[in-house]
Amino acid sequence: MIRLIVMGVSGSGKSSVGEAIANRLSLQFIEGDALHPESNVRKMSAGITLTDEDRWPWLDSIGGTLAQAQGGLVVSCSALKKIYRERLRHMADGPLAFVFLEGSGDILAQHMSARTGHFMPISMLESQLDTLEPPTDEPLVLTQNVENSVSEIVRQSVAWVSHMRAGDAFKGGR
Ligand SMILES: Nc1ncnc2c1ncn2[C@@H]1O[C@H](COP(=O)(O)OP(=O)(O)O)[C@@H](O)[C@H]1O
Ligand SMILES: O=C(O)[C@H](O)[C@@H](O)[C@H](O)[C@H](O)COP(=O)(O)O
Repeated sequence: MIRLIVMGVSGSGKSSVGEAIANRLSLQFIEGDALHPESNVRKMSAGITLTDEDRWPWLDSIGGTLAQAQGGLVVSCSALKKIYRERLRHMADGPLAFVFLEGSGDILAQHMSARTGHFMPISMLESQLDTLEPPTDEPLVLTQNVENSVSEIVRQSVAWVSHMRAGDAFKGGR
């Protein structure tokens, strides 16, 4: 069963890319932002960086969703720190793949300012980048640069996931 997290800081394209990958692979898509407790959304809307303590219940809710999945799914989740990803892998209790969307602060800021009606202020980008621990040397990770178009990132991600699936990378565990 394919379980994929699309990760990266705010504005990196997790929702756009994640939804499109899910469509292409006929998998369920879950918007990780929708699982934040209301208190977290209030904090972020006010420009206050979340703490680990704020993030654990949210990550546990995403981990619980991964653990209970009956079919394959794609989830958007910033998963900024290595310990967060380790928690998600532990809770998923089986192969969990990540597409990491990386890009410069300038491009990410452009993405955030082009977006309307989202609670996340652009002033949060700096702390997002400070918190980010890129997933180097971690298993089942594909890194994509956000200078590429969404369709190109999706094309490469779908090819990678399909290749992993053919190689039985998603077998085992639950
Ligand atoms: N690779 C990309 N190239 C150009 N624009 C992008 C790209 N990825 C995302 N965007 C745009 O940037 C904005 C933020 O994307 P979004 O998917 O909401 O990011 P996230 O979920 O990571 O915050 C949206 O307006 C989206 O259309
Ligand atoms: O851990 C965090 O600090 C948040 O999860 C953050 O990384 C995420 O980016 C927000 O939920 C905003 O949502 P967007 O990523 O959709 O802007």
